[in-house]
Amino acid sequence: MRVTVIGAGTMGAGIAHVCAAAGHDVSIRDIEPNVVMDAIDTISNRLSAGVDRGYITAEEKEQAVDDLDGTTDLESALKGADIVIEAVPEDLDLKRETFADAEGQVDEETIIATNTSSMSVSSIAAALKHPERAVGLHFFNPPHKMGLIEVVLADQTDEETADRAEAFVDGLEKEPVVVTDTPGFASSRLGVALGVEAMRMVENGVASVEDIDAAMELGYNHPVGPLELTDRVGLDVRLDICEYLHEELGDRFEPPEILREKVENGDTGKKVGRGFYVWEGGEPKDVADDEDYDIEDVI
Ligand SMILES: NC(=O)c1ccc[n+]([C@@H]2O[C@H](COP(=O)([O-])OP(=O)(O)OC[C@H]3O[C@@H](n4cnc5c(N)ncnc54)[C@H](O)[C@@H]3O)[C@@H](O)[C@H]2O)c1
Repeated sequence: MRVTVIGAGTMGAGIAHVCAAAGHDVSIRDIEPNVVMDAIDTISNRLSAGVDRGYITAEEKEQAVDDLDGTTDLESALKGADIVIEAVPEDLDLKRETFADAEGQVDEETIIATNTSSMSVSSIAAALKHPERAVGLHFFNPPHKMGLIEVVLADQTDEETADRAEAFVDGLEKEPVVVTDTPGFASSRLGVALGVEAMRMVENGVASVEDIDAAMELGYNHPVGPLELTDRVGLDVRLDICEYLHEELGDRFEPPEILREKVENGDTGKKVGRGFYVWEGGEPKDVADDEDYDIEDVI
């Protein structure tokens, strides 16, 4: 299949990598030439790492690199596309514009997919003349390591598009989870619910940050606890999603005070070295010292 990925940033490069590794003919497009070049380098390096680890053969890697092209030219990127996946920034107008521009250059059967992590796929799809071909394909970061892709059905998505999208995900050797187009889909809604409750527990002095995480890691086999995960995702990113879900789904998603305070203080997690934990060398070293939420003071 020929796959066109629009946007070559964090997710676009990752999506293009996964599609190339699965044997698809991939074109990746960005408005920034240096971003396109970086994405091609990143994909090529990751494919080489895949050869070293025995995930693909050297011949498959060579074939994938040969079948991959990067460009800033939308028309050539979309030529012959069977599926288009947009991964431009999380801005509704930009996504709608990207969908409409893509539709103008592709065949009627081409699927047009969005990688939005929170927005209404139906609203993005409404920019199309044939919105029944639209679907959400929510990849997780980093796409080559994460096994899940949410297939988000817009109100307009027809059965054929849904079936083809699921088959495409199967072909990438990922697990498709089919969800209706509701705020937060399945993954963000559940993940944020857990994170928000963990933060409220810190505020109420139920247990320490480390113990709350340990409860989920050891008691429920989660690979990381909800507070460490919040640090890894970014507290600012979590706050944005929380505010959106609060607006759409009600008070249970109201952002906890501790989250707002930390974001106001610039303690946005791993990327800045401090959130619920203090980070060193990409790993959590200590719990951040928060006087207001010290368990010793509460007990
Ligand atoms: N980062 C994550 O962990 C993550 C996970 C799942 C989904 N998403 C979603 O994926 C999408 C992209 O996120 P990202 O983190 O890759 O962002 P990013 O900022 O890393 O990349 C976006 C890219 O889009 C390019 N771009 C902007 N306008 C464009 C246009 N008109 N045509 C082509 N390219 C254009 C930018 O130059 C940039 O390189 C967002 O919708 C985001 O919500 C992100």
